[in-house]
Amino acid sequence: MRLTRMFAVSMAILALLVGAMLGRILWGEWNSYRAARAGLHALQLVQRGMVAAEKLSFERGPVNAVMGDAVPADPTKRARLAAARAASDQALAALAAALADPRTNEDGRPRTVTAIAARLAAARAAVDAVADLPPGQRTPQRLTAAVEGMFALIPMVLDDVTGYAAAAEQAYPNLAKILMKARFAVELREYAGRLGSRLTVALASGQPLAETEHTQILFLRGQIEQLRHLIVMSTSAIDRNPRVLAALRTMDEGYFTSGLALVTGVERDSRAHQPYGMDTAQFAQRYVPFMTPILAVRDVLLEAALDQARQDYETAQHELLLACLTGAAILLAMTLLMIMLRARVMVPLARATRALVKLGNGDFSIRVHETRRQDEIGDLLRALGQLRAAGLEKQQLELERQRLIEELRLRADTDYLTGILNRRAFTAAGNQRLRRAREHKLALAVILFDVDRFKAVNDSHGHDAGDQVLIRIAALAREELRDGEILARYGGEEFVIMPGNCDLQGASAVAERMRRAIEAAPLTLSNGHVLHVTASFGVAASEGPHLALDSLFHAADLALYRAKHQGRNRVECEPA
Ligand SMILES: Nc1nc2c(ncn2[C@@H]2O[C@H](COP(=O)(O)OP(=O)(O)OP(=O)(O)O)[C@@H](O)[C@H]2O)c(=O)[nH]1
Repeated sequence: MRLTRMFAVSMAILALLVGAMLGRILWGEWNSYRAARAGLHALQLVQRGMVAAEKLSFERGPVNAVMGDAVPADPTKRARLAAARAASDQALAALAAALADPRTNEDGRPRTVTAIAARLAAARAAVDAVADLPPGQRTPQRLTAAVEGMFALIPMVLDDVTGYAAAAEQAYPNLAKILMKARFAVELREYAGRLGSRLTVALASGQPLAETEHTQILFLRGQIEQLRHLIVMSTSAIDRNPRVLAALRTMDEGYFTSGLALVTGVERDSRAHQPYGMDTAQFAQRYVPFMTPILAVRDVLLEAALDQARQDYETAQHELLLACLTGAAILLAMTLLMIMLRARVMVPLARATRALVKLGNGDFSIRVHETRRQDEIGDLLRALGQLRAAGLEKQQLELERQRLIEELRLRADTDYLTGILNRRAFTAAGNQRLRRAREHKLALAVILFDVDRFKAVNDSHGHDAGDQVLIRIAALAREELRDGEILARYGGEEFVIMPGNCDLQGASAVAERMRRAIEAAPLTLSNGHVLHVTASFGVAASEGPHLALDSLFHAADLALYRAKHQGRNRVECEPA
């Protein structure tokens, strides 16, 4: 896999892993946040449920007052009952509104407000029916049935409260004990109310309490004491909260001292068959205010729980926000890191690799930019530049070497004086021609020519003049050469020509052409003298399997000798 691809794949995998990890963290934080939010709402439901229970419980006081009065009842008592009923309705409506909020009912908690409202309407109808009867017809059974109807509502509401409390505790387990105590306070208020209600019939009729009622009162007192103990018992830090301690003190002083003393007084009068000295309404008027501190305890506890829940909710909110911001920061940092790594490492590395491959193939056309980077990539690019410079230098040296070799080769093949081929080069070229001629069964010819009376030139004009003559003859002969003809200095003042494949006649014609050219070109020496130089030519040609350079040269030499001998400046032929 190519490095760039591997980088892309690695980065994608890393991004995926980090994304998954962040997603998981965010999902966890989101769920904590949602649970805290739902828990907070559940706690608000607990509060509203408890308030509803309290109002329904409170409604029983005015109910008892109206049922214990004449027909029609005292308007004040009726007004108090109407106000209590309105307060209950308002509390139930508030609970129903909170339940209708989808955020508070995510897990499908029971919606029994409608059922409670129906039962409440029935209980109120029963109360009104009894209140409309003449006092004589209000039998203890009827009165008890009407009161029981009102009693039955409280467990229904408290059952729901238990459900909301369980949901709240799920989100805030540390609030379980506080909620439990608040619930005990509600129950305590309820039992306190029931205790008062147990006296209603006796107070209304002016009759002593029956023994069963005494027993029930004793039982209720036991439950009330038990609940007090559970509330007062120190179970968590909240119990040391000064507000809670103050509320408990007020409850003890109010209900458990004065409130219960009032009940004890009625019981005592009942046993002594003494008049009670108050009717139901008067008792309720004195007794009910003593129960208020119980609800104050509930409210203080609930307020503490709500404070704690709000704090937890805000913490969860902050945690979620922090997780989102951290996640975004991590993703941003990763993206920037990837971009930087790609731009600063991968791209230069890929370019450097391509450049190196080109350098390795001898291509120095690459461009290496100057860099000031002080890291490994910078070192790599600088090394690449040096490599390219060294490669270029080596290439130039190689070219120079080739040029020198070629020059040496040329020098080795060239006659130093005339610049035409020397004898060695001619022999090599001649042998090549010979092989081809043998191969293709062609004729091969050699023309030897020698400057006439050259010694006299040397003697008369000096050796330099002789050299000038040789240079001039070589130049003339070269000018006269045609395609396929080879010219060389054979030695001293002797030259040799090998025409293209031709027979003796063709070679003789070439020789004659050269001879005329030399004869026709007078030579002006550097000292001003004009010389007329001639040359004698010996031509030899042959073909067939016995063709050999030696025999050709030998024959040409003989012909040349004959040309010299027969007067010079002439061409003589000799078959080889
Ligand atoms: N200047 C000069 N002279 C050379 C060179 N090579 C040979 N010679 C001279 O060429 C002369 C050749 O003379 P000979 O062999 O007697 O021939 P010739 O004088 O040309 O007479 P024929 O060939 O019979 O016409 C000698 O004097 C050599 O010294 C050379 O490179 N330069």
